[in-house]
Amino acid sequence: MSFRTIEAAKAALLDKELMSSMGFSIDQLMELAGLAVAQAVFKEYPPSSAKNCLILCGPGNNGGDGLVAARHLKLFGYTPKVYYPKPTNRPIFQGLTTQLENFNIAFVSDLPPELKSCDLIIDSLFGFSFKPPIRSPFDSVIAQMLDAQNNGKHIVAVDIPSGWDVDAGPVSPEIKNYQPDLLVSLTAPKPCTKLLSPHSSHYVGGRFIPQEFAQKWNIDLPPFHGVDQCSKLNYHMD
Ligand SMILES: NC(=O)C1=CN([C@@H]2O[C@H](COP(=O)(O)OP(=O)(O)OC[C@H]3O[C@@H](n4cnc5c(N)ncnc54)[C@H](O)[C@@H]3O)[C@@H](O)[C@H]2O)[C@H](O)CC1
Ligand SMILES: [K+]
Repeated sequence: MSFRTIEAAKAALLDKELMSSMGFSIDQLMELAGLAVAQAVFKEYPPSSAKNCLILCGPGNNGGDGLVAARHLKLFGYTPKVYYPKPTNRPIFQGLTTQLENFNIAFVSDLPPELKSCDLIIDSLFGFSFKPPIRSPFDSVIAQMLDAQNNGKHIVAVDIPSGWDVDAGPVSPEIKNYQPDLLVSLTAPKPCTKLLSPHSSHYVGGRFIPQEFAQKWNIDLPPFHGVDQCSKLNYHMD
């Protein structure tokens, strides 16, 4: 069976419609996206095997998903830490940051020792608005993250493996060998997922759209079981 993908430009339009005629706010979507990421992490890497999570957060909404996931991971029994080098001052991000401080979740600034001591890395640096090439300081952040993966750490990518072209995949030379261990696509997988390694696990998260909306946008809804916010895919991407 195959599963349909949605191009970067169309994913941005779909997001706009969710936040206009569909009546959602960005806070709601980000909360559900981050919750789905934390659930997928729990399913693949339970806290008994990967208690120390390092969440790398970028400057946009993909980074916001990571901030939300950090809070849920703490509630699920992990010890998350957050690396957030370019915080935005929009109220929603300030609120998410305050929440994490109140949960005693550490914001760290010295990346190398944290990458060494963590069990799991959450790549929440860039999502569907990323445009190559990678600018500083994120070029170095991604290079260090990939070094850590080569040294045995697992990476969970949120929506897009950061640095991948959303439609074309890992085309930039610096990330050409980057394959996340787990990818959580949000709402619908993007075309780059056709280049995901068969060794990577792939979930769809973000259980917030009705079937009629999915049909209108020509996307597939995965089978969400019970109260799950994410669903593991075993399909070819189309
Ligand atoms: N539909 C959903 O399911 C939801 C998705 N969400 C998440 O939102 C991101 C998309 O967020 P957006 O803010 O549009 O963009 P990004 O986070 O991808 O990044 C924008 C950010 O990055 C900077 N930037 C872009 N290119 C580069 C570069 N080459 N080098 C350095 N910096 C770059 C840019 O300036 C911006 O600051 C989506 O993927 C989901 O993860 C929402 O949470 C809602 C629900
Ligand atoms: K990402």
